Amino acid sequence: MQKGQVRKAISGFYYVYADGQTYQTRGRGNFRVKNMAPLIGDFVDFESDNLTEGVLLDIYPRKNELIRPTVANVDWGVIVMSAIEPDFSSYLVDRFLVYLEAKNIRPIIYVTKIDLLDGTAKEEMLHFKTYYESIGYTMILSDYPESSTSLKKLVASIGKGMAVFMGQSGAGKSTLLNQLMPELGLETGEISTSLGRGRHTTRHVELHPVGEALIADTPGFSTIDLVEIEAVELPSLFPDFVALRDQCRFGGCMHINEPNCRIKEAVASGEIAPYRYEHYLQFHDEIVGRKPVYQKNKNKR
Ligand SMILES: Nc1nc2c(ncn2[C@@H]2O[C@H](COP(=O)(O)OP(=O)(O)OP(=O)(O)O)[C@@H](O)[C@H]2O)c(=O)[nH]1
Ligand SMILES: [Zn+2]
Repeated sequence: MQKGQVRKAISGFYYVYADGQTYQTRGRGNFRVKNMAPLIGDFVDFESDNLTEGVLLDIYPRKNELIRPTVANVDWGVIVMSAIEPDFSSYLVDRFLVYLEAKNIRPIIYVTKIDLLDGTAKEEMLHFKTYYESIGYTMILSDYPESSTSLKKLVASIGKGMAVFMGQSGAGKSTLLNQLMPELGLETGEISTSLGRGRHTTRHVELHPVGEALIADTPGFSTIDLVEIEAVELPSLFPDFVALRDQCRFGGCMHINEPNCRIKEAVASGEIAPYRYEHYLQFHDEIVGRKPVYQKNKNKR
């Protein structure tokens, strides 16, 4: 028996990578009974006498799971955000950050189209970079079209981990994946939304090695919902809040209506960026407002 990782799946075959080799395997029949479909990214036990007739025996517990692309055990989520066309949105960045934090996926923010900015707008981008890095995130500004520095930094940040790229339509996800893996030849540019959607759903996700990193070749969803996040868990998904929350008067402070809240003080003094707190309140309202719907669905299952 060997341990490996599923990196590709095509028509019932799972391609398992182990010790520098790729083994073609089939799932054992009882997977279906146990309701365990292997996912790309799964660590598995398998048995094989040769490279083409292996059998998957068991799936290891997953660290996390994404639906689009459908992958398990994601270490890094690369949030691809354009500086312009479409405009940079710290709201969207924060939404992706919260989503990734909740999934136990470490974020990297990669900003494209810096080459299209004037000096003032570039300054503004540097302010965002300074703030996000001060709270522990890596934010990389692309030096497109060469991109040599930013790509190197991105691959180095991913290290030996597995990364999935996500971001809104037109952000430059496919362009970036093509730069990292020229053999992919993903379509880029202004395409209609329906075409774009079709293209993404018909593709089979595959994990590609790039240097020491492993990269999913299919970009993730462009919008995300916060349905799986509970309101009480939200404050812990903002590292800038986590750093100070012990100084709030009340344990379990939601930083909204409580007196002597260190977070609200820090927002007032500018120690925490006010836009972060604004987004926190917006996400909180959204989650609280949606909760009955979520519970209803939960009971149906
Ligand atoms: N000037 C400039 N153009 C860029 C940059 N990155 C991407 N683009 C262009 O932006 C457009 C959109 O890029 P795509 O890579 O197709 O964007 P996407 O995120 O894959 O978009 P969807 O497929 O709709 O999700 C293309 O015309 C790219 O050539 C950049 O850093 N600078
Ligand atoms: Zn508080």
